[in-house]
Amino acid sequence: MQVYEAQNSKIPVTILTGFLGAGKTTLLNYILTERHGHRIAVIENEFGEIDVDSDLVLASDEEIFQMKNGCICCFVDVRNDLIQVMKKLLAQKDKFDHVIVETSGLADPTPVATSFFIDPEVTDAVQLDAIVALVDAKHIGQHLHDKELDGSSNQAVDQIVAADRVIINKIDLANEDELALLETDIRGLNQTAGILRAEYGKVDLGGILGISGFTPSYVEERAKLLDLDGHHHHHHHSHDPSVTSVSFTFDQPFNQDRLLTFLKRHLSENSETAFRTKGILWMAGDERFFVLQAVHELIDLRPDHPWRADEAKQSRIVFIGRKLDKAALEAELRNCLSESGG
Ligand SMILES: Nc1nc2c(ncn2[C@@H]2O[C@H](COP(=O)(O)OP(=O)(O)OP(=O)(O)O)[C@@H](O)[C@H]2O)c(=O)[nH]1
Repeated sequence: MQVYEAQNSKIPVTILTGFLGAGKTTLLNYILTERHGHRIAVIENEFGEIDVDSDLVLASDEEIFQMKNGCICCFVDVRNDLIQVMKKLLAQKDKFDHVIVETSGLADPTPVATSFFIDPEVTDAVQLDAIVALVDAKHIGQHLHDKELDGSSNQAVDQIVAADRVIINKIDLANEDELALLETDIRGLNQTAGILRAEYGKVDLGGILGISGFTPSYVEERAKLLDLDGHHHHHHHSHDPSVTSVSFTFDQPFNQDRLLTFLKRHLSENSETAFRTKGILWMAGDERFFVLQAVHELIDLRPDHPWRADEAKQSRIVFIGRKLDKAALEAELRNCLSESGG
């Protein structure tokens, strides 16, 4: 594991997940063809389903296409070729400022996220921005309430649990009461993700891209992402009550080495049950806040911007998974605090 030096030139990568038919291709079509002003590279793994022929400008090499609206696109088998394609994209990185990777409908987003932690050339150039899960407002309920899968691995549940943002798509197919109920269900599985609504994938891209530090209000955004004290702090029933989240706030800085050692040990010992861990961290002796993004046992911890003068330094960390022992985690984390203060 490495701690990366702050490099704001790293290209943020969003992983787009969502159950079969949720509207991922529709959203990607919207991104590739509308004039939204962003320059996005889309890695799409379902060639054939997307109708882009009329908008293709067959300008570049075999697999990577430049779109009329400035985006670029390529089609690959994500599982096998993601790293290779990322490298090809990076060779033309002046052409885009964000990458979106679609995972297939039944896939666990985790192995895709994993790719961004393992290849040194890739990890040097890009960083995971967020996992975005798309849900079908009309059909997701039946997957979430799937009795067969209750309590065991349910892909639709796992995707929502892992997400930083959830887009409820197909809102034209549900009424306000149904949407409110669905939001409550989603909130029961994931207390921290921002929830957006969309019709035919039309979302404000600013709401799903660059949420880990590339917006002007990065700290507020992050705080919101991690804030568990707001209105959403309910413990509604969830289909898989074994998946929970616990969060901690510390007003004392961490000792970086001790914290890393603990996280590495804890997440590797609990890689099956620790779905997602994220945080904003105050480290002793460093003016910058650190961002922690972990998916199962894979940890990405890196310094970000300096704390602003007007904000209180503080660490917030959230663990999402099964069999979380809050008291034990708190004791371990307290052990990693710096004695010397900030
Ligand atoms: N009514 C309605 N239909 C939608 C909306 N968004 C997408 N659809 C339709 O839903 C169907 C599935 O959309 P896709 O974009 O192919 O879904 P996907 O997530 O890529 O599906 P998979 O390839 O199976 O993973 C298509 O027929 C879309 O036209 C929406 O907001 N409202």
